[in-house]
Amino acid sequence: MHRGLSFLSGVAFVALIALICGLLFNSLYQLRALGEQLNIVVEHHNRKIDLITQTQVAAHIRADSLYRMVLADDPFERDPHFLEFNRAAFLVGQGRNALRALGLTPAEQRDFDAQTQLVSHIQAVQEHVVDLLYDGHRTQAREALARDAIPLQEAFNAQLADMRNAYQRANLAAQRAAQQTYRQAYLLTVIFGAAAITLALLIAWHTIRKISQKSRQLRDQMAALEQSRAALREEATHDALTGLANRRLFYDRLQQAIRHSLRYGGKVGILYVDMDRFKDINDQHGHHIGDAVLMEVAQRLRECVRESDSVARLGGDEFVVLLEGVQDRQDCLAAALKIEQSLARTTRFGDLHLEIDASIGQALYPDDGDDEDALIRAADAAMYRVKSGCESERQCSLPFQ
Ligand SMILES: Nc1nc2c(ncn2[C@@H]2O[C@H](COP(=O)(O)OP(=O)(O)OP(=O)(O)O)[C@@H](O)[C@H]2O)c(=O)[nH]1
Repeated sequence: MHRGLSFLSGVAFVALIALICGLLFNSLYQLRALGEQLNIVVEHHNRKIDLITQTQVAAHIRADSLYRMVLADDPFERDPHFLEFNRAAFLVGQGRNALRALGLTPAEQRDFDAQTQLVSHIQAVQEHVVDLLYDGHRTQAREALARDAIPLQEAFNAQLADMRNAYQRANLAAQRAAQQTYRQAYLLTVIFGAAAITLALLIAWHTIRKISQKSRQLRDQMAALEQSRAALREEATHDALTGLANRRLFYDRLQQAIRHSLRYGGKVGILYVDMDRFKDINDQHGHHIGDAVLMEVAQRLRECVRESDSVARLGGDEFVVLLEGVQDRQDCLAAALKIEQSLARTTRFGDLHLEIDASIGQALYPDDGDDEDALIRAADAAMYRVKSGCESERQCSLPFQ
């Protein structure tokens, strides 16, 4: 569940980053497209400027041809100029038509219409000059040229120059504004994009840190729980002072040993060890020395038996030993003897020298009982017989062999 959530969060985070990157790239792409569109508009303006220039040149050629016609003395000399005059008129018309075809704003359209009137007027004046020439009124033609045609032509030229300058200025202003907008938008997109990605990464880092902190805490808590569970298990099954198995665990093990013996044969031996005059040790040397003696006895009992055997403390100064896989009482007696000898060793606690004695009673499964309680009772009874007179369990039990 937790892993599933982490996976989902990871996928959501990657999707978020991808989304931010997508938005970022889309903005940059749109900006680039905007720049390209602006270039197209500028090119459009440049095309208009070219057409205006073309019209201006054609108008100039037409005016020049007329001028040359007026200056020519021989009427035949006028013909090539007349041809040029007409061709230029065609070019002026063509240029203006192309300009209109590119599309005009309402303001441009108004200027264009005013210019159309001026062009008609110029054409009428120029044709009047030509008529005067071909009618042989050269002087009047010159006067009409100087008085009417040339000023009108200059006005036309000025108008075209104004148009061209206006387009150039508009181009320049648009380019500057676009460049500034582009730079600002680009900068803001990059800054916001980088900020969004950084923020997302920070959030992810913070979340991952929190999750790992929580999981570490959880692991620690689990470990502590497991430790306290183990301590509780230990407490429930072992004696706190000596660390030996307690009565409950001993009964459990005895039961297991009896079952094993039932199934596979063999016998189970029990030694009941009760210390002699232990109360005196407590009374004379204090409870702490009594505790130390109990721990020492536990240690020696452990050393006397095999790994597979069990030693337990039933309470007070009473211990039991479970001997598995024994053949007969002789094996139990051998173990009891070993324990007696081990306990008989002088025990030292600093300057204190103590003699430890114990009475040991034994019982054998199945000979002395067929369950745990019967066996413990039998061993306890045997121990009491020893304590109350026999020198040792060996002597007491010998008659039963
Ligand atoms: N120091 C210490 N003493 C304990 C502990 N448990 C029981 N005792 C003492 O062990 C003594 C046992 O006394 P008894 O049952 O009379 O045994 P005993 O003095 O050995 O007498 P006999 O068995 O007849 O020789 C009592 O004084 C208990 O208070 C313990 O954990 N530590």
